Amino acid sequence: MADPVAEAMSRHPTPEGLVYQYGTAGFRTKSEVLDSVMARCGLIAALRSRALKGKWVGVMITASHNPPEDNGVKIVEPMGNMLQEEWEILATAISNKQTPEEVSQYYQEIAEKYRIDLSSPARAVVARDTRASGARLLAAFLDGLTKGAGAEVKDYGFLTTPQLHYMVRCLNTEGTPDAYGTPTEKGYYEKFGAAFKNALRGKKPSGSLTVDCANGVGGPKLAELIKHLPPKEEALEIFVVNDNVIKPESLNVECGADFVKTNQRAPPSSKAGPGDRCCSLDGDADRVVYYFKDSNNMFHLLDGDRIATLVASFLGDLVRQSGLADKVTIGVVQTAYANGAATEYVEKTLKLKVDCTPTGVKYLHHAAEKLDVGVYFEANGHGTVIFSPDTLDTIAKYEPRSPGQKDALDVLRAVIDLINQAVGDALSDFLLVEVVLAHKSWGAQEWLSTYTDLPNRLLKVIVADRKIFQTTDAERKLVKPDGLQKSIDAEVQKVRQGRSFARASGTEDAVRVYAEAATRGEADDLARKVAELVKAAGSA
Ligand SMILES: CC(=O)N[C@H]1[C@@H](OP(=O)(O)O)O[C@H](CO)[C@@H](O)[C@@H]1O
Ligand SMILES: [Mg+2]
Repeated sequence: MADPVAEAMSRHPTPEGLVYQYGTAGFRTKSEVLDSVMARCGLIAALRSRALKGKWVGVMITASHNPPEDNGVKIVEPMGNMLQEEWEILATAISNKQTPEEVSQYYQEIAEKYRIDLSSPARAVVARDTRASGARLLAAFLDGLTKGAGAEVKDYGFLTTPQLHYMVRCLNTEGTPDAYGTPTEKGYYEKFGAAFKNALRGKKPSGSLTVDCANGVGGPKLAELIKHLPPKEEALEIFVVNDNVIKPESLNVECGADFVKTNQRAPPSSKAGPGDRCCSLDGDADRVVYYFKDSNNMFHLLDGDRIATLVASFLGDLVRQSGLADKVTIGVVQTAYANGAATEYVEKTLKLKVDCTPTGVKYLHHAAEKLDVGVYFEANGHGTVIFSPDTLDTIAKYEPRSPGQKDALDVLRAVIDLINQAVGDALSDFLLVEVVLAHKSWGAQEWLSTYTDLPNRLLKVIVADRKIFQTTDAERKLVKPDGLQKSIDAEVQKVRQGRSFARASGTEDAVRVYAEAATRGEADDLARKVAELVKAAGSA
């Protein structure tokens, strides 16, 4: 009898000598070696959906901030979360099977292990960013999903990563009390456009905002979103730049959130004047960082830590003003890469609890889920705010006792709608920042002056085998190689306000070294010394 799985797989043979891994951001590598992985992800998506009784799972074809020639794929759980770790392992294993028959056999084994009925319905939603390789990889994915595994598919064409997460959550909650929204692009723009207007409540952000779209999918999607925002005379004037998707080879090149964060400077193409608020998205629009030049032409970055502190302080104000302070607590979740000054500001000035997790959005999201209101951002600008079901219920039912309380409560409710709770969303995040600035009557300079970042340096060290670098305490301390942490501690002691750590990257073949200290010179020195220690330990 014909085996449709093996047949589909035979059309997408495995390249020889490559080992694939479903990492922090799914599979991600050079696009020309991804066809077999895509077809197998079709099988995994179908199996995952069947294991979840036919719920929609999401599949996003993107390599985010990576260079244009890369691509990748991520699988999304029904509520818009990242794929469960157990299934990441299955996805890795099936992608490394060699022959079509081996893949087919493994597909059967997964079905048996999870008692999956392979004739039951399976559903997947798929979308892609604007990379040139996207169409070819989509075809390979669909072949595995529909012809191989017999699943149903909804193909949304081009979407930002957060829009795809939104669709998945909407489709799975449609017609329930938790309905998240209408699962269409128009539904997305209407929901966030209306929430922006409601959250502003007539306040107008000062000046304009220039949005650098990294020449990625965020450009055309932002253009659509703008049509659903209040007119610029009433609300915000937005200038869209780096929105050229006709030339996919310009994606993330000298522009975008990763360029700005890594180089700590504006894209060379930027024409913004002193004081002009700017922000940059990454290639799939799930990250955003802000920046501006001051009157001395000095560049200032307002990164994910800044967004987290701004939003946490605003939510704190709203909760207090609406009389909910004894019912709702707010917490902030960061990684070790958060600037020490940001952590101190949250703890000492905002008086909120800070949790630290390992790098990777899924860890932050999990930690935030344990809080009433969890504000989580990576320093690179990826993050969001999530509200627990009980907290949403409390806020929905709460009866304000004064007009002042009612005003604050109305804004709080609109802000909840403005935040994409499925995943960090650059478009929703920047609208949220603008709302907060408008309510506080702040520009970028006032926002910057809340605290002063400690000078910091991030370095990459290439070693023979990065797996020997093992960490504990949310990656802030090394347990292996023996003795290395002690040497790092000794260097940290030599500078003022020093902090440094080293960890193996989850997305690149390198060890990352982070250091911060009271002055630029001390931070650079510390980073260089720790990098030397890591290099020596890595070649020992
Ligand atoms: C220092 C840094 O920015 N690390 C990034 C990077 O992870 P690494 O494991 O450090 O390579 O890529 C991740 C996925 O995009 C992102 O979540 C994370 O913040
Ligand atoms: Mg991204």
